[in-house]
Amino acid sequence: MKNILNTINAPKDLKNLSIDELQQLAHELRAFIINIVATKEGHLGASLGVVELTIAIHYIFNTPKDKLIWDVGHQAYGHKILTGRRTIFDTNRRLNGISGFPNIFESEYDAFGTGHSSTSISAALGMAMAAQIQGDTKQQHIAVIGDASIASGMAFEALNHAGVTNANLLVILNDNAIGIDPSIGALKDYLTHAKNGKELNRDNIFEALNFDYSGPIDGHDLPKLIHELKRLQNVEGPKFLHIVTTKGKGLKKAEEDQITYHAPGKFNAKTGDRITSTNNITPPKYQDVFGYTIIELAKKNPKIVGITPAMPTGSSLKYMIAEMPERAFDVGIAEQHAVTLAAGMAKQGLIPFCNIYSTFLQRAYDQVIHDVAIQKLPVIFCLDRAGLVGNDGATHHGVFDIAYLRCIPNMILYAPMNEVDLRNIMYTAQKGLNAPIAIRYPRGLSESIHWKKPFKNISIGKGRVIKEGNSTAILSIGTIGNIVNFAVNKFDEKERDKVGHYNMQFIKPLDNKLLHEIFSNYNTIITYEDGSVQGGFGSAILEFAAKHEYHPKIIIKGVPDNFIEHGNTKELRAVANIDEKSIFNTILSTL
Ligand SMILES: Cc1ncc(C[n+]2csc(CCOP(=O)(O)OP(=O)(O)O)c2C)c(N)n1
Ligand SMILES: CC(=O)[C@@H](O)[C@H](O)COP(=O)(O)O
Ligand SMILES: [Mg+2]
Repeated sequence: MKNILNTINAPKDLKNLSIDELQQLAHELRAFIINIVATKEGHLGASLGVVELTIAIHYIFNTPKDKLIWDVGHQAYGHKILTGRRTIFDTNRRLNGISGFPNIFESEYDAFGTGHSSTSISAALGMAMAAQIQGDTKQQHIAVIGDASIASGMAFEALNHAGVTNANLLVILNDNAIGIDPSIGALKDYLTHAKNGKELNRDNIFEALNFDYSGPIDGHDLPKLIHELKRLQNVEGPKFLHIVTTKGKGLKKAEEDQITYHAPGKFNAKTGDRITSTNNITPPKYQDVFGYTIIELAKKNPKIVGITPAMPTGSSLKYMIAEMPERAFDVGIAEQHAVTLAAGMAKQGLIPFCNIYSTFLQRAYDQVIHDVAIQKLPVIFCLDRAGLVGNDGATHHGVFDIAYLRCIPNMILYAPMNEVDLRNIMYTAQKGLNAPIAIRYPRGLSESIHWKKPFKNISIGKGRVIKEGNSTAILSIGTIGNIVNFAVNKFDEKERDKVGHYNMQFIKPLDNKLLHEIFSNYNTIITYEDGSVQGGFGSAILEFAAKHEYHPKIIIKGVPDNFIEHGNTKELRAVANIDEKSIFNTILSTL
């Protein structure tokens, strides 16, 4: 049989295919995605689930003139492959390759960049309103959004607004009943009822919001999808199509274990079996150190509760949710709510650990200031995935938290250098700090297998002397201190003696006493952080120097003032000049 996928270089190549040929294309597209993701890694389940939808949209609509926005964008692999990126799809998420998410700089078919969830309806509505204002009545605007993402505040805000416009907007709800972890909440219950044909008992929420609602229909039934999209193309105003799909469709293992196969790493393309490391003696991931430690602490301290906005697996709060379901909560994709929920709990005397990926806390900035910090509520923020996260790229790097948190009064900001520090600061924080604290730690493995040591108290605002020197002092924050150590140890003894290294631990409050000692004894200071150099830890050190009128040579190293794209973390550190080799060379240039 002739391969059809290889003949599709743009959506126009779909237009003359028969339904049977489109069905064959769906089969080939699925196999293509599976084969590449099996070796190159990436988000699998979501893209497999929307293969038919992707084909149907590009078959019916006139992209890129019609605007198609994929919410989160992790399900857009099929879209990328059908819109001219088939031959480079094997570079997906790799350094200098294509992005794992839609990106307006990559293709005109990517109408809007995504990565964080629940933005698609607002952006599509904005485009639809722009088209109206510009006198274009023909242009279509389509937002494809998942059942977990539509439950987020932003999506509700957009639906609420869209319903009182006559904008040419089509919202397609891709309902597979799961996010990364199972979807939660009353809306999920409603959708389940609707799918079971029980919606007549309840008013239709989307019709109540003035949308022309249709569905639920089987999102794997290509002829049905095509028929419905064709009809909707001629309906004016806001429209809502509810489709039901299976995440991981077409790969048995991915359908059976949808959480793992959201992004499974390498796997056997034929059997679906994951290819995992046989080395059993790796250190635990930082997320697991958090996940195990909170249970240990919660067993002794009944006031402790845990909160995650939709990332129980990614944060490892899932262990506590399983063991103490009445004290650990997945609140859905709702970072703003998670923060204010934690504030409410803290106000009433509980000790909430609110675990949010650094990049996703950006969405709840006002809540951190207005609901937590102003009221000095002792919420313990655990910011996972701080620093460069790797292949997810610019939308997901956690590189702004130091800059955006350290300017907030009352906030304590701490970065552990290793897993033992992380445990000890969690222990210290739950004993009561009378102020909010943010603890930032990176994605991936911690430093040592010897993580489970007896708890020790950490003195707030105290830095750590790693080694003394007499000429160049390195001030590091967080786990990048370990890379600095490797770089320093590469020098021969005579040069090494000149170099001091201080892991400052707290960005706020700074260890002023230690800083006065350092600034009095060294002629060069180099700061290292895995966050933005603009307004970050290095900036705090510059402010200290200015305030106290110290004038050594100061070099600030961190993530530069541009968005770092995707690649593995090692490669990206080199791009940012904060890898071991760059650190060595920078130190050398000062000696
Ligand atoms: C603001 C924000 N919070 C959390 C995430 C992490 N995240 C990525 S995909 C996802 C689940 C999305 O589920 P759904 O919308 O149902 O899409 P599906 O994966 O089922 O296609 C989550 C929580 C994110 N991308 N953005
Ligand atoms: C698409 C998305 O936002 C998540 O799937 C994210 O990629 C998870 O990142 P981790 O792999 O670091 O948990
Ligand atoms: Mg879903």
